[in-house]
Amino acid sequence: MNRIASVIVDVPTAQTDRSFDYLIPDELKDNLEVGMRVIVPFGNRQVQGFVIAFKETSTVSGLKEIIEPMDIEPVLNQELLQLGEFLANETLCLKISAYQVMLPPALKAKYDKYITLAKDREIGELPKELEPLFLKQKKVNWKDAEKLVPSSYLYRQARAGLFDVSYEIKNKGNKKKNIYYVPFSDQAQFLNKLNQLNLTGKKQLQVVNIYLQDFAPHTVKQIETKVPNARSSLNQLVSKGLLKKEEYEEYRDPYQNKKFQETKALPLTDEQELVIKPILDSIEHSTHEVFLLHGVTGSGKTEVYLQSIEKVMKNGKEAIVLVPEISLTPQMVERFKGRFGNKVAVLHSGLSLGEKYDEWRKIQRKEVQVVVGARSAIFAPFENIGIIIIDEEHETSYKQEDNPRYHARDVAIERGKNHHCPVVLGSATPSLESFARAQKGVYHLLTMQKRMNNSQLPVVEIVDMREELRTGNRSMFSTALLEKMRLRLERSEQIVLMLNRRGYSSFVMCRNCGYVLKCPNCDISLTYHKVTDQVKCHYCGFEMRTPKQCPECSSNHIRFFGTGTQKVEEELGRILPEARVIRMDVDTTTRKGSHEKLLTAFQEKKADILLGTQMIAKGLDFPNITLVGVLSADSSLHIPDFRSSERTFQLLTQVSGRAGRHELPGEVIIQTYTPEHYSINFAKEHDYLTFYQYEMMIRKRGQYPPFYYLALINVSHENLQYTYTVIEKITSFVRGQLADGKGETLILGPAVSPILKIKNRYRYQCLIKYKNEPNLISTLKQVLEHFQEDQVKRGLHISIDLNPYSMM
Ligand SMILES: Nc1ncnc2c1ncn2[C@@H]1O[C@H](COP(=O)(O)OP(=O)(O)OP(=O)(O)O)[C@@H](O)[C@H]1O
Ligand SMILES: [Zn+2]
Ligand SMILES: [Zn+2]
Repeated sequence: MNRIASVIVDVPTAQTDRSFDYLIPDELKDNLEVGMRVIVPFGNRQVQGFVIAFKETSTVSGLKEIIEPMDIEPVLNQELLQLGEFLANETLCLKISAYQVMLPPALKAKYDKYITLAKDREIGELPKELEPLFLKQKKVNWKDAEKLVPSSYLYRQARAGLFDVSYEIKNKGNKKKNIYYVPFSDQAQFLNKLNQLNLTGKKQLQVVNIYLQDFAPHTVKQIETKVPNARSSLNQLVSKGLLKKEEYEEYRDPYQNKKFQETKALPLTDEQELVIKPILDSIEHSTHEVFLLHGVTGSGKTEVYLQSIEKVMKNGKEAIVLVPEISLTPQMVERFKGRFGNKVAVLHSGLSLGEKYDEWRKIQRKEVQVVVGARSAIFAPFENIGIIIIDEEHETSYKQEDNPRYHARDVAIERGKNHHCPVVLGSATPSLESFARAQKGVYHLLTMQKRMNNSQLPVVEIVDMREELRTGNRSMFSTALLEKMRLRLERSEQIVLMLNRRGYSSFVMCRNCGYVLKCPNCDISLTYHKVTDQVKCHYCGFEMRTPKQCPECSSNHIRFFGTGTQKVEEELGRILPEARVIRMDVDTTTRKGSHEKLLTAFQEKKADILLGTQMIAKGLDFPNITLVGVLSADSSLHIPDFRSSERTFQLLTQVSGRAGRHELPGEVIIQTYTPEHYSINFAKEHDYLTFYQYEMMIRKRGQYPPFYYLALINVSHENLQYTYTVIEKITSFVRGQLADGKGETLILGPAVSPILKIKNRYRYQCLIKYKNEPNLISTLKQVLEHFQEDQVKRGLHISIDLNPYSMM
């Protein structure tokens, strides 16, 4: 008989990063399973914990008892519990954070448990004490029921199926609500009413125009991006009965009421046949293998994924598909839902806590066989995985920048091993790390070089913007781009314009003294926001009205610099007034479903130009796009990061890939101030292989990945002197422990972080480059343990990032 449970408690410190033993009270004996969460006494507190094992005896005496379980069934299965150990080891995180990251956030929030009588069960089956409660209401709060019957009875009956248990997030107040101005009735009636009203106010007409273009609820804020100070006009339209004011929750499932067009497997092309064969073999024989599917944009990778999954489902197994958050576009979701219908769960950051939890439950209950989601979907609690697919595998968003600092690719491969199934990494521009592994034969390389329907990769032209300036063109559009845009407008074809905003912000500078507005808490310039006329810090959230005078020299020549999408939109309005523009950036896509609306409108040719940031570079598959313009190719080249060339190449290749995917041929114009840069030139030639070779040479010379592994130690504290003392100690300790100078390990530091101060904390770092360093993990653990007390008592912060993707 199991008497004792080993529990990982939610007390996140290095000393408590092990399991503690607890006695299982008699009434819980049948209700407890490994993988459930429990409440246990810890010191003089009560804390949450995860049961990771049962045992009969313990070496510790005077054990305390578990207070109560939190779950009716395990939230983590055996494999995930093991995966937690893997994460803790590989990313140097605490076990408790490894377990927490695998669960839907709703389970971490405060919630109430409710019980309802299961279908087909009757009130008569309940003990007399509970009857009155259930007669009064269908859904009974667990706490109320517990006052009347022992909780062990509730757990037992819930597990036996008498009750269904549901969770409701407690502080509903967290759910954002917003006032929306909703158009009256349907479109026809709206028009009718509009005709009757005979509006004259100019602003009101402008507002109405927005509704005519996008017949949907809007917030004041959204309206005011187009019509400034529109609130009173909106309210007048309400009083005239054309609009209604309604309060909505920010979150609503955009796919809820959507019907998805059913699709059938397409006959594969020769190339697709060739690449899918080894994947299907691996599925059939349940062998673990990692495939790198390198297929040019528009070569039909997604169809290969879909048909692989089909096979997996036929075998009664499950599939995980990861896509980058920003390409979790409706188009992508539609392709999976269209093929597999309600067998698909979708997980992305736009869902509310409750919605995410619902999707997660579908997975747990085996109601779905496929999950499509962003990074954290890799932890989907499937138990019989037949394939794991990572689309756009080069995307750095697969690396979590917070604790635990895991990379979804590593987790995918680990789970692939556990489930004896293939892992498919797909990309038109694989990461250097993955391609190097494929070259070595660690991954199985599969290549698709042709686009569908024999359509050609677009012709790319590089325009030197310095030359434009010399010839007197000061506009943000080169002559060539403008000419080609005009042509598209004449032919009613569509244009995608991308503003590369990575590592770039529209800062505010004094033209008199050169002073740049900086955040008082962080060592970073403030970003200008036109709509609100404010400047904001993207690191700490500081914001203020844009000053009218320079804080330094009091001159009023204070101006903002840089080209935001809004500014481009304005300029488009001036030079191509007839063009209809859809702008997509963080400002226009914050509202739930707005992404979808904008893209659908573009797809339905309600606009000629789609203007946006990186978020438009991926996944779009629209036949009518024949021109792609990149307004500033180089802004991502100047970030202090050894991956900046790789990222620029990837971005340019991806966005070029949006043009000419179907019958109409495509063209691309790349505007740049550094036309000689190799990443721009190889992107022009669509030449991944040569780019790869060239970049590998540079990485080798600079001793960077994939030739070396990296570990980045970052230390921060409010006191500069103390921060420096700590990083100095750490650096010299690490030097002493690791094979610095003798082997191939290099230790760089102490050095100031690229951003010296964030949120009033100074930051220093030490970078370790190594090839083979058996002592690394134990050394780093010692560092964390040594400074454990300083972290708790003095507010010191040490973060260790193995294989960092952000060098900040
Ligand atoms: N076997 C096929 N027969 C006909 N059409 C196909 C076939 N496979 C894919 N397609 C179509 O070709 C187009 C491009 O395919 P898909 O979007 O899957 O390419 P991709 O490689 O994923 O592109 P990207 O990496 O640029 O997103 C799509 O419209 C898709 O429906
Ligand atoms: Zn000044
Ligand atoms: Zn700040």
